[in-house]
Amino acid sequence: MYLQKQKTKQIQEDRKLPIKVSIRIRPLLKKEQGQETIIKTENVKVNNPIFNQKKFEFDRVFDEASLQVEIYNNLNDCIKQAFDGFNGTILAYGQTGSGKTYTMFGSDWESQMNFGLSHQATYCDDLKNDFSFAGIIPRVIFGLFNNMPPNFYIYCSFLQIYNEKIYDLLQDHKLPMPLNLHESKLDGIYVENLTEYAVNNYHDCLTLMKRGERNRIIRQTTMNLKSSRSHTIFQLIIETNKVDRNGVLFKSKLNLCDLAGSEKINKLEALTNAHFIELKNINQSLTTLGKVIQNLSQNNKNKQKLPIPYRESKLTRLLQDSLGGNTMTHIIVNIAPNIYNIDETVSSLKFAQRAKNVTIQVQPNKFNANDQVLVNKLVKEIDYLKSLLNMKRSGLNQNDLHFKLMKMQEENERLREGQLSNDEVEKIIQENRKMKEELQKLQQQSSFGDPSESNSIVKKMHSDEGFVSDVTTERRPLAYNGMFIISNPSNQQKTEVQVRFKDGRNRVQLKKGYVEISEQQEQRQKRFLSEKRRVMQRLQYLEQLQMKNEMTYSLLSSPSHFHSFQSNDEKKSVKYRLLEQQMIQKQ
Ligand SMILES: Nc1ncnc2c1ncn2[C@@H]1O[C@H](COP(=O)(O)OP(=O)(O)OP(=O)(O)O)[C@@H](O)[C@H]1O
Repeated sequence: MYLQKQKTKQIQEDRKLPIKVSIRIRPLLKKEQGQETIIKTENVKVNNPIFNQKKFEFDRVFDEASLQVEIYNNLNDCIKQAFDGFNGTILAYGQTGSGKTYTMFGSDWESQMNFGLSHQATYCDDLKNDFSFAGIIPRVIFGLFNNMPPNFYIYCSFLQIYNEKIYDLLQDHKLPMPLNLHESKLDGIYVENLTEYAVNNYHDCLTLMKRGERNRIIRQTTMNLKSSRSHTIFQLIIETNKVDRNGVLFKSKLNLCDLAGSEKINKLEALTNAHFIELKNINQSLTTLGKVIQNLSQNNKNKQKLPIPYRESKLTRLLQDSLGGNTMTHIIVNIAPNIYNIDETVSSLKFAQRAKNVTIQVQPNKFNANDQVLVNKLVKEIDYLKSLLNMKRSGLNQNDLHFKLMKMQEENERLREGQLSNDEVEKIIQENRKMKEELQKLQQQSSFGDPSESNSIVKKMHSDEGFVSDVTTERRPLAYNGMFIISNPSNQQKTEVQVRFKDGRNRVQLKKGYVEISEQQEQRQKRFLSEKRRVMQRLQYLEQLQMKNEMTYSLLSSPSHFHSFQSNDEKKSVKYRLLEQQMIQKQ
């Protein structure tokens, strides 16, 4: 009877869930006003036989007018589930400038308010307001702390993947140290030496979020004044600190990811080397993400299983659990509504459609308090904390910490030898927490600079690498007569995105004509632009030459002088003699 009950419970806890996919369409930006939009949302499905429509199905579609709070309300179930031990991932995907950072973090608060303590309080108050511009991450933080049951602890970490290297965003950004990925039974795939901060309230957690956000690498591009050049994962770890009646501990992880935007490499656009490398890495990791999703969705349909290339990028390796493992995942695909972005919009919607076919087996993360794996983890954590403390020790009175550390090591030795009571395991967990809190205080004393540092990163990139200016490129979209229609059925359960074309033909019918036309157009455009570019470069070169050495330039370009020179050497010597004379005269 008991066994039967256990079995039913297990079945209830193990759930096979599809990845939830929603679409968010951002409004036209100021600089885009007047441009043609290709996205339309409709409440009723269009069944006009003239339009042969391509349909995409998603869980929800949020139109241009949707509020930040609506996006959050659609996925706040992850909070309750996190306290039940279920992992969750919320991931913003989309082309550059489509609104991922806006969705995850919110609008740029720093320009609206200084992030000083008093303003922070205002911001936190503001979070309760449905019209606040705060994004998903601050709302999840707020929701977690407001709904936290007793005996739970929350830890927070923040990382970025930049050019295929992982960096801790909560460490001193002046000394960036790439971190390595590892895998363990207890934590799955994790980043070694990533700082985990013990957070006691949402104020502290928001402060950490803001710090990390400031350390993120951004760049001004043609599409976005503040384009994120790295993928970021803001991680919240939720743990019970008390063993329940069955000697069980719960632990879950929330990954809140803001991906760097996919961006087409425009051959006609002048890119700095650093920008080019970034673009290559961003696009490569997003391609791998696409491949992972493609194969996972194929595997859901077919018996023959395809290999999943998680290891081909740091992003997919880190998100392995969220995509094919034990995590409830919600993907928000951001799209821009204007015609200029149609190709990227089609490709984002295709990605979203494939993601919709992926299902994941999820179950709560429970651990037996005296499980050897947990004990090993605690031992490992202590080693890590010890090394951190050693680093921070210089100049600081660490006697207390050192003493505690020794005591914990002794206790771990005992754990290794024999089983401990639940009380003893709880005590260790609490000690561990205390150490993390003390470390946090030390970190704060030494690592973080003032808030203006974020600006210095932007400025540094401006001056060092020569930004591409914020001008629109002359690239035209390939399919310029396409239109998307997005319909929201009244029950809000399923939403369809349909692609149709203004002249009534669908994409397949159009394909032949549109490829031919677009190729011709593109070729013509390319020829024109490369000629223009060549002329511009020539002009620029001549201008530089003139500026550098005005006298030489005028001398050499003057036909009367030029023809009188017999040889190159003679040319040079005359040129330098004249220069010398002019210099002396000037002096
Ligand atoms: N829903 C929205 N409402 C109002 N403004 C928005 C919205 N979404 C995005 N924006 C604005 O659009 C611009 C680009 O957005 P954002 O920086 O979030 O794009 P992104 O997808 O993160 O780009 P990248 O990948 O280049 O970092 C910003 O100025 C942002 O404030």
